[in-house]
Formats: sequence, C-alpha cells, structure tokens
Amino acid sequence: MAVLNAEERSTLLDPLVSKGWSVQESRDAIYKEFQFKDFKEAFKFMTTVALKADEMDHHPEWFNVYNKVNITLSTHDCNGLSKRDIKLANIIEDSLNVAKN
Ligand SMILES: C[C@H](O)[C@H](O)[C@H]1CNC2=NC(N)=NC(=O)C2=N1
Repeated sequence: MAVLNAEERSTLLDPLVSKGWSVQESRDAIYKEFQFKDFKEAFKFMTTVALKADEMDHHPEWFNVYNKVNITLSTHDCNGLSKRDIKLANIIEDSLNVAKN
C-alpha cells in the first residue's frame, strides 16, 4: 500500500475535509471529532464502524468518552495516508447516517 500522491490528496481528501476531517500536522493522518446524543448512540456508531473496519482489515485509532468519539486514520504499513484511509473515512461517514437514524 502506497501513500497518496499530490493529485490523490486533492481529489480524494478535499471532499473529506469539507466533511470535517483534517490532515494532522504532526503526522500523515486524518482526524475528526464526532459527537452523539449519548453514550449508546456513540457506541452504536463505533460498533458499526468496528465491524466494517475489520471486514476491510483496516482499523481506526480512536478515543471515546461518553458521547464523543475522536478518530485518527492512517496506514501503518506505509506510515502515512493511503487509499484505505479514504475508503474507511467514507465508510465512517456512511455509518454516521445509520447511527443517527
Ligand atoms: C496484518 C494486518 O493485515 C495489518 O496489520 C493491517 C491491519 N489493520 C491496519 N489498520 C491500519 N490503520 N493500518 C494498517 O496498516 C493496518 N494493517
């Protein structure tokens, strides 16, 4: 798995940035903070994401307190952002719609 090139960064990353993801300054990773109504909604979301992430064998780094979930995505195999992170971020955005329904 290769890190994203400059062109891929603008075409694939820009739509995610407009959804609230940011590229971290400290490392080649993307980050977003999510907030839910309560812990149950947050954990429902995490469960959905966890199962989908495991299916694609690509796992989030995340931190949860009560109704907040902070997610960092990066590919350890190439030590940076790859297409797998883009795919998982889009899956996460889709899971958000499921969790909030
Ligand atoms: C052996 C296994 O396929 C690898 O370790 C996978 C698992 N999940 C992973 N998750 C993430 N975020 N990056 C990886 O490089 C990665 N590699």
